[in-house]
Amino acid sequence: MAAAIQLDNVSKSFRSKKAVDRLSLTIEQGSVVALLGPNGAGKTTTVSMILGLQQPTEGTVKLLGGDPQDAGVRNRIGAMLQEVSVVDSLKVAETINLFRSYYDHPLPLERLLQVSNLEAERNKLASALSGGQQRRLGFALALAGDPDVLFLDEPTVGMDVTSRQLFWETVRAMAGRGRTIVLTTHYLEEADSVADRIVVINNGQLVADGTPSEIKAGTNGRVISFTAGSSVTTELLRTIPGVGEIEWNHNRVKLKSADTDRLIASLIHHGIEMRDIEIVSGGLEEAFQALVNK
Ligand SMILES: Nc1ncnc2c1ncn2[C@@H]1O[C@H](COP(=O)(O)OP(=O)(O)OP(=O)(O)O)[C@@H](O)[C@H]1O
Repeated sequence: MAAAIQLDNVSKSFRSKKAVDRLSLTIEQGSVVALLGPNGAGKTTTVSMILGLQQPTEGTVKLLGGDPQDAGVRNRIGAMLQEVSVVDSLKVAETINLFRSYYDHPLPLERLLQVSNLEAERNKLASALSGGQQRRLGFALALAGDPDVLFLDEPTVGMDVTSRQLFWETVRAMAGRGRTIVLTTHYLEEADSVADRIVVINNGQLVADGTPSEIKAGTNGRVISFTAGSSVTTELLRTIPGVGEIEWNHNRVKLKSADTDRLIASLIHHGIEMRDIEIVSGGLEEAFQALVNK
C-alpha cells in the first residue's frame, strides 16, 4: 500500500527565508497526524506543498503515490483551510451541492449537513452564517468528495464545545474507515486526544515525531510523587540511583524521571517510606515548549 503522503528532503525558500528546511516525512493511510509548531514554523507552507498549491524549491512531494497537481489525485483530497470563501447569493445547501458537483463520488447532502451540524441552517445564506458555523460549512465542503486524505488547518477555531465534539468524532470515524487526516492546531489538548501521531516542526525543520505519549515521555519524562515518611530527607533521596530533581511541597515529594518504573523499584529497594504514590506524565504543552525552545 502506497503511503498517503511522502515528503523527501523538501525545502521551500522565499528569497533569503527558508520556510521549510529539508523535511522528510511519510504518512501512512488511515492515520490522524497533527502538525504542530509555533507561529512561522512552516506548517502552512508544508501543507500548501502537499496540496500542490506551492512548489518545493528542492525535494519531492508525493500525494497518494502521485503528483499533488494531478487531477486524479486532487479528486481524492479534501481541505479545510482557514478562510472559507462562499458565494454570497447561495444558501448553505446550495453551496454544499455546488462542491458536491465537482467530485465523481460525492457524499450525500444530508450526510454532509448532519456531520457539520448545519441541518437547521440549510436554507440560510452561507454569507450570513456565524464564524463557527462558517468553519463547519468549511468542513462540509472539505468532505463533499468523500476524500481519502483530508487536511484541516486550525479547524476548530471559533467552534463551540458541542460542535468540536461532533467534529472530532467525525474525524476519528473517518480515520477508522481508512481515511488519512492531517491537521494543524494550536490547541495541544486536541492534538493529544485525537492524533495517532504528532509531528513537531520548528524553523522549517522536523524536531519531533511520535505518538502523543512518546512525545510527552521523550521530553519531560514522568513524575513520581508521594507523601514521604518522617525518615525521608533530601540527602537520603540523593543517595538513590535515578533520582534527579527533587521538589518538596510540605511532606509530599515530586521526582522527575525518564524511567519511572525503574525509579519506583529503586525507591522501594532502598526502603523509602512512601504513601499515596502517584505517577503522572507531563503534559503535551510542556513537551511542546521544551521542543520548540531548545
Ligand atoms: N509567500 C511568502 N513570502 C515570504 N515569506 C513567506 C511566505 N509564506 C511564508 N513565509 C514565511 O515562511 C515562514 C513559515 O511560514 P508558515 O506560514 O508556513 O508558518 P506556520 O507554521 O503556518 O505559522 P502559523 O502558525 O503562524 O500559521 C514564516 O517566516 C513566513 O513569514
